[in-house]
Order: sequence, then C-alpha cells, then structure tokens
Amino acid sequence: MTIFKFRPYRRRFVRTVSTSHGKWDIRDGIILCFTDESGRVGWGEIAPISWFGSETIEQALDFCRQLPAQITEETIFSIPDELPACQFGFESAWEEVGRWGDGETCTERSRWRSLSQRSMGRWGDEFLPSAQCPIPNAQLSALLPAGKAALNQWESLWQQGYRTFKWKIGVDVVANELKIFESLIHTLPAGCKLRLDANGGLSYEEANLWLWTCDNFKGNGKQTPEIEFIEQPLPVEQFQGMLELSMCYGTAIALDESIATLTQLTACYQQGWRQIFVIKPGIIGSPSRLRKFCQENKIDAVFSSVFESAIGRVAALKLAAELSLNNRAVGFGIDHFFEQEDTWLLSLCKNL
Ligand SMILES: O=C(O)CCC(=O)C1=CC=C[C@@H](O)[C@@H]1C(=O)O
Ligand SMILES: [Mg+2]
Repeated sequence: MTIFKFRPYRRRFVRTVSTSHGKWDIRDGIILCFTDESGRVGWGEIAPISWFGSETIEQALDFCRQLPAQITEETIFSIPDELPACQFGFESAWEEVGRWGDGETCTERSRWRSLSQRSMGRWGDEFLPSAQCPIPNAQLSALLPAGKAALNQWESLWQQGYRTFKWKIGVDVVANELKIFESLIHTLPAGCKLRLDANGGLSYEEANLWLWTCDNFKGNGKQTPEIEFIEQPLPVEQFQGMLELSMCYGTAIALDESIATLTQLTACYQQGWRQIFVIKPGIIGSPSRLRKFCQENKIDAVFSSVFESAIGRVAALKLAAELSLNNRAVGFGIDHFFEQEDTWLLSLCKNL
C-alpha cells in the first residue's frame, strides 16, 4: 500500500524569464511524496508549462485532489496524455520508491537523504553524509537574459565554468537583436557554444535571416564561438517551414515547443524531423514511454529544464543521463533565476 501526499508551491524568479511568449515571473508547481508500507519514500514534482502545451497548474491540482490517499501502479500508468506533467511527476515518484534496496528500511535520515541527494549535495551534512557531486557547469547550458543584458551576464557565468549559453531571440525587433548578436558573438571566448532560442517568435523571413547570419558570421580572423543551433525559430503550426529551413542552412535547428509532449514528439519524428529535439522531461509525459521512444529512435536530444525544483530536476537529469546520445550540454543552467532553494524545498517537504 503506497500513500501519497502533495503540496502546491509558488516561487518567484529573481529575474524575469522573457521570451516571445511573454514575461514569466512565477513558477507554480506541486511536490509529491509517496510512502510505502515499509516507510520507503519517493519524491516527485509536477511543473507544468501550459503555454508549451502541457496541462495548467489548476488542472494538475484538480487531478491530485480527486485521487484517493492510497496510490496504485494502475492509477499512475493510466494518467491521461492530457496531463503530461502529472505523468512525469507521479511516475518519477513511483520509480523512486521502487529503487529502494530489497529489505532496506527507511530511517528518518534515509528519508531525507534521497531528498537531499536531489539538490546535489548543497545541503548540510545532517542530511547528506557525503556531498553528491553536482553536474559540472561545463556540462550545463546557462540561460542568458534576453536583450542586451546578455552582454553583461555571460562573463560571470563563464567564470563559474559554463561553456554553453542560450540566448532568447524573437523578443525585440530583429534589427536590434542582430546588433546585440554581433557584439555577443565577438565577445564570447572561443571554445564556447551559443544556442539561440526564438520560442517560435520569428517570421519565415526573419528565420531565414537569422540562419543566413549564423551561417555567414565571420570571426574577423580570430577563433569564434560555435553557434550550436537555433531553437524553435517558427511557431508550432509551421513545422513544414522548419523542415524546409533545416535543409537549406548549415546552422542546425532544434524543435522545442513543437515536440513538447510525447504525442507531438512522435508526430514530428514520423513527419521526418531528424535534426535536434529539445526534450523537457518535466512536461513531455511518461518517463517510461519517453525511454521507449528514445531507445527505438536514436534521436539527437538536448534535455531542457522547466524551471523545476531539485526534485524534478534530478528525475529529469536521470533521464538525460540515460537517453542523451551526443553529449550535448543539458539546459539546466538556470539556478541564477532562483534564490537558494535548499531551505525552501526542505521546509516544504518536511511539512508534507
Ligand atoms: O533549455 C534551457 O537551456 C533552459 C530552459 C529554457 O530555456 C526554457 C524553459 C522553459 C520554457 C522556456 O522559457 C525556455 C525554452 O523555451 O526552452
Ligand atoms: Mg526553448
């Protein structure tokens, strides 16, 4: 018998996430805690992004509220595809309860160890006998602020060890962003990578202009950073346009909003997409079904955060470690958008 509890949370970003979808200041989510009859614990997180096509936080809360306190495997694996963030959160927690060793009993210390491991060792020793080694920043992609603020922000992130950066475009007019891009690309040190994320905010002509510019920028004779890809240049409904563009330029295109859920991912693959796939485990849906898809179809995947807490992040990074084929940096360099989460998360979970 496994009892589940849930607790909604609300976190304000310390800096607004500005994209062509608009400004995002608050992350609403739900923390799940499963406890089985031996006291073994599993944590999960539901962190929807409705404007990407997942359920809303209200729909997720309604789903949690209508469940009985005792959760079963059947309930978890019959969560409808209209609730992909719930599929991720419930299945992650279920998998974690199942990961306890046979006969391993749950003590107060071990109850928290699995939780504190999630924040990769940033918590005090009372919860973690030996600090977990967090993912090196060199394997993360750091999200830069939109606009010219990126010019002031990249260097401190570089000094923290980041070597891949993502910058939002399609927020300001294209002429202004091309000017900032020119400065950014000529100040970023050689050896780093730059991703441009339009969030579907460009016109077909602007997408052509960005791709041409990326194919033809010159480093004035000195080593330049690599432009890794342009993410979601066109809106979801212009898939054919992106498929055409992907055959016309050397700069790669990555789909993100177009493949936000497993249904969309399967459809784009079946319609011929073979360049890059930005996978957001937190909203794509069932982890087991994602595993099956990626094991059957060797896609070039970049794993990306949904600005979740350490609970969802570790479940997402486990999938990234399992399913990444090309060692692309994972898009989880977003800590600088939040205040320190350790005490916040621990106090929320202690009161669950
Ligand atoms: O993928 C990354 O590098 C960081 C996460 C990130 O950029 C996003 C997360 C969630 C919604 C968007 O604002 C944005 C994206 O479009 O990828
Ligand atoms: Mg994106």
